[in-house]
Amino acid sequence: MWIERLRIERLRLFEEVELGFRRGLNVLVGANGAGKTSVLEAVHVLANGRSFRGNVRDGLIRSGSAALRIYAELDPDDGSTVRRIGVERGTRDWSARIDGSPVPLLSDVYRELAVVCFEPGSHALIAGTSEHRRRFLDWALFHVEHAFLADWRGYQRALRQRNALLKQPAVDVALLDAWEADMAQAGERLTVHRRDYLARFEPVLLDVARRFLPEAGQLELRFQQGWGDRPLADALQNARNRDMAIGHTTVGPHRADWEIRYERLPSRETFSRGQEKLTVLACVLAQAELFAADRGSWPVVLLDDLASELDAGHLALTLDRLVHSAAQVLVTGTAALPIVSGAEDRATVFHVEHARVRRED
Ligand SMILES: Nc1ncnc2c1ncn2[C@@H]1O[C@H](COP(=O)(O)OP(=O)(O)OP(=O)(O)O)[C@@H](O)[C@H]1O
Repeated sequence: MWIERLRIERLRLFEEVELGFRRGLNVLVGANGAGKTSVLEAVHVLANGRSFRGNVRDGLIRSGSAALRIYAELDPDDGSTVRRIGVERGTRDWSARIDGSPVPLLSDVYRELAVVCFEPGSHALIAGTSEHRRRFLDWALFHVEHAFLADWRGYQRALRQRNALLKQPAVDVALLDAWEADMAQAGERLTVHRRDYLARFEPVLLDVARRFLPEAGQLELRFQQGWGDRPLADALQNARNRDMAIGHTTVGPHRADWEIRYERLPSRETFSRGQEKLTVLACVLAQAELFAADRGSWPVVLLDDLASELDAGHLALTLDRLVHSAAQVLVTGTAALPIVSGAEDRATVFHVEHARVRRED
């Protein structure tokens, strides 16, 4: 899929701006603070309901405005007609539209637009909490496995109920049994999806990482499901006394994690900052490639401030790989990028200046 047109209203410094993107590489160039990252944030919000720099409370809405709106026209790349999607954040809530009609669930809009993103904060995928790594996995499953969202929601709901019960002075055991049964069912299913995805992801990542970090040697992914080896129902029951004492659930898929081990870098503490970034970039590119193989069309690839994150060799490697794929890429930088020779016709440059955007034709 790719974005033909994007309209941003009252997001960060933008009052109103419209961009006509093209397939291939879209390079947004401008000075610091000009608004380049804000364009990528708008796309990220439309695809996920949150920016990679935080949510509405983190200054997403333009100062002095009460609401923001983002609208896009998408080419699904499967021969079907252009889809029009939009989200709006009023004073309190989000609302969403597809092809002009309101939709009850924001996730209906998120399904239309798949976006992967590499930006200066992305190193959290390696160095940050396990939540980042779960989100990475669950993004793919949300887009590829239709049953996943229902299991994920079912599990979260039962987990919330169990946590609320655990905080009560006299726990209702029959209710606890019931919510644990729901957690166990949905939790086991979503864990199978996560494990299967990682097994399919590993060889794709291996191929990308071999090019980006040849010095690190062979790579291996390890998954921890969030509880021991026994069935989840048993693990929950065994943990009851401890969980009642501390007032929340200590075992289950909400504690799942995964990690990358390299043959010559024994633990993530031995990664340099650069190796950390390259590993994350390899994950993002591999995820995009696997998505394309699964869905038959690429997600939109967002790359924020790529030139300041990578050395010249890795920058060229990344752009080369993407320019020769069918992905639409939106990349920002303070200076023009060294576009892969022979691929100039697949690159469009946008100049971002004081909240205005001008396309170079
Ligand atoms: N809520 C807001 N209301 C108005 N302006 C805002 C708001 N939040 C951020 N800004 C301004 O928007 C701009 C943010 O720009 P953005 O981060 O997109 O710039 P950039 O071109 O990516 O810059 P850099 O190269 O420095 O990363 C800054 O000028 C900032 O001061």
